[in-house]
Amino acid sequence: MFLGTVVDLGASLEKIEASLKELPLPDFNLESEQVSYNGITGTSIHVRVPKENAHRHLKDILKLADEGPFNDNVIDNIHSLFHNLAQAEAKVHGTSPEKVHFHEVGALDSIIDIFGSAIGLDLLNINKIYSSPVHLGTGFIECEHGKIPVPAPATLELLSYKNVPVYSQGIQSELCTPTGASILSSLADGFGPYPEMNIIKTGYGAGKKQLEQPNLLRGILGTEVISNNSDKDLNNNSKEKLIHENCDRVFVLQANIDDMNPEFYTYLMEQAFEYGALDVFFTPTQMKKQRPGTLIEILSPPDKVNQLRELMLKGTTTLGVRSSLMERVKLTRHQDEVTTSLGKAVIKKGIKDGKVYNWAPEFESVKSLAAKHGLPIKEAYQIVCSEYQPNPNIP
Ligand SMILES: O=C([S-])c1cc(C(=O)S)c[n+]([C@@H]2O[C@H](COP(=O)(O)O)[C@@H](O)[C@H]2O)c1
Ligand code: NI
Repeated sequence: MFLGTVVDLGASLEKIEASLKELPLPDFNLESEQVSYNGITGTSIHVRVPKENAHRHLKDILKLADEGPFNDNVIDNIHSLFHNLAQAEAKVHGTSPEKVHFHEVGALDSIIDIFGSAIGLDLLNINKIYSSPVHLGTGFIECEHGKIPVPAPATLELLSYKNVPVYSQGIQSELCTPTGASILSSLADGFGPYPEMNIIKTGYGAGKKQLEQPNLLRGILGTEVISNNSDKDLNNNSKEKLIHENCDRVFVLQANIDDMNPEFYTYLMEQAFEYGALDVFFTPTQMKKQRPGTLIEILSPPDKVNQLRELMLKGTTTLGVRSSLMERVKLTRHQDEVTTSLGKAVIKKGIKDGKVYNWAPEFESVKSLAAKHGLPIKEAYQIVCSEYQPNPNIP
């Protein structure tokens, strides 16, 4: 359905097919058909493949992507889609992502579907993807695990990676499969109401099942609307950031420790930042039995929370990790390079609604000036602050 949607939005199926044909895969063919559900027309893609008995692992599929005629954007998206699928399947089946064999998903038609979707997205030149809350459906499905309730375990696991908002309205069918869940949790930049945008085009990808509602996936192409007039003097990049960066959600992971070798803390912090932590901090505490202890806290983006939680469980002596999801309102960061009597310095600013809420010289740039002139750091800092002339056109 996703491939149908990108094709309906204008991605050329011929180009997608030509790219895919360069891969060392058995011969296949892609056909597009216009179908109508309750009077609404969409594109249905038929992936015709020969019967095969191949068992592919994650590394085989990633190799296919790496060796194909694709640009970095397509390769990154394919990697992220299959990594997430492998991680979810591994978690459900109690194995490792490398050992997972992709039953349905490793099948030729699924590879063509997923690779084709990544190529199609790239052809449409899309910078950001937003998704509505996801309609899961309900009921039961028959698969390799027998009769299991909707949503499938891998679907749920994948949707948890980005805290995807979901709902069900009683339709007795599987409306989001693991492949669909992987596309959303790997590629979407945000979930919820429509972002402010000017609509350019709407496309519909058609599913195969007859449902009580039109079985279509709707994609809307648009350009971002910059609505905040007071921000009109910022350059385009900064404008884009203002819209999307002012509020987000982060996980706070916590554990209290009173029995760990202090040498381990530094390594934990280094690893946490490598895994994508936004911040890591250690606070001295007084714990039960009058033991001095340490409160470890890691701030994590939603898509990194599972890895960071695992890192805390494996890399410390804790027996549990608490987590809470918090809303974070942020100032938009902006940097100015200024010329002072000591030389060039960087001023960092926190901006909201076109106003500067905070500004300060960037420490490293002042440190270099202090060292260059043999000045005490306090003096260099003072000089940069007193000589800084804000640009009235750029808050
Ligand atoms: O056969 C297996 S192992 C299987 C596992 C899971 C898990 O959630 S684990 C799900 N499914 C179902 O297979 C079909 C096809 O899914 P696609 O993502 O390939 O479209 C679907 O019904 C899944 O729920 C199978
Ligand atoms: Ni499975």
